[in-house]
Amino acid sequence: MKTANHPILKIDNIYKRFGENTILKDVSLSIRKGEIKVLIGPSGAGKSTFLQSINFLVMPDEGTIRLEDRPVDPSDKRAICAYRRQVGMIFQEFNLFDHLTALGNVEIGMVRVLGMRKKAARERAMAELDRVGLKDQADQYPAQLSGGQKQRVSIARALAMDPRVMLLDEPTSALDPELIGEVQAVIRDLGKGGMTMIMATHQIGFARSLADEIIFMEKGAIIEQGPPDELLAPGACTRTGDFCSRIAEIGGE
Ligand SMILES: Nc1ncnc2c1ncn2[C@@H]1O[C@H](COP(=O)(O)OP(=O)(O)OP(=O)(O)O)[C@@H](O)[C@H]1O
Repeated sequence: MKTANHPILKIDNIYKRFGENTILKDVSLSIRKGEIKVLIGPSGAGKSTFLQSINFLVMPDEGTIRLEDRPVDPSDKRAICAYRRQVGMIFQEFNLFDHLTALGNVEIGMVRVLGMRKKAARERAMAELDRVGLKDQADQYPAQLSGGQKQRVSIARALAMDPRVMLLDEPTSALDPELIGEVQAVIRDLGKGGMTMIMATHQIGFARSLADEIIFMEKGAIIEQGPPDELLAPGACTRTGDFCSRIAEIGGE
């Protein structure tokens, strides 16, 4: 029988090469329901490539990914589609349809992918827009929304598919500084509501306050992982602590 401690998603020994370059080297991670794991590390460490591999947007060369103990076959397109419905992804650049309103962007996946009736999809889409504080902007097109609002629409769109896990790839890095807080607040609320999340970010303060576990990546490998209070404890002498204090010195969080 499965216990609450059983990983919902288990990623083992992922390798990814682009030409001569090995970008991911034997990367493994497992996450339990309701856990939040945050990937940090220098630019080019492979955080985005890892998240994209978890969603098969980049096909791993080696390794296995299991959702609830079931291995996902990367060559089975239907299996990948079914898997992606359960493992939602939020991108840095929002990826909204410009010709659809906020409401249209949120409901389209439910109608086209889940086969929901339009009325039910619309009700659910409104509920998700409300959850991210955008009920009043439902009829606005992306061009009429701020970056923070666009990212919140993309979060509502992902939530509408009822994912079991959410992958967030630097969700605030395309935003002006004054808009970062509103998106962070939505992500915090998701965490409080029990959403299982793996997020890459350069916002160290946010990572520290949100993560159950920080995963520090460098040169395509996981170098350290653990609870933020352990990895970043004063005097802990970790590579993660060293990286975070250098970011603080140059004026980051
Ligand atoms: N499609 C690709 N073809 C070739 N090289 C790639 C490709 N995608 C990523 N890379 C390389 O893989 C390495 C890791 O990139 P990745 O974007 O995963 O790093 P990252 O840790 O997310 O960096 P950042 O924090 O700057 O977003 C980089 O050297 C990048 O140039």
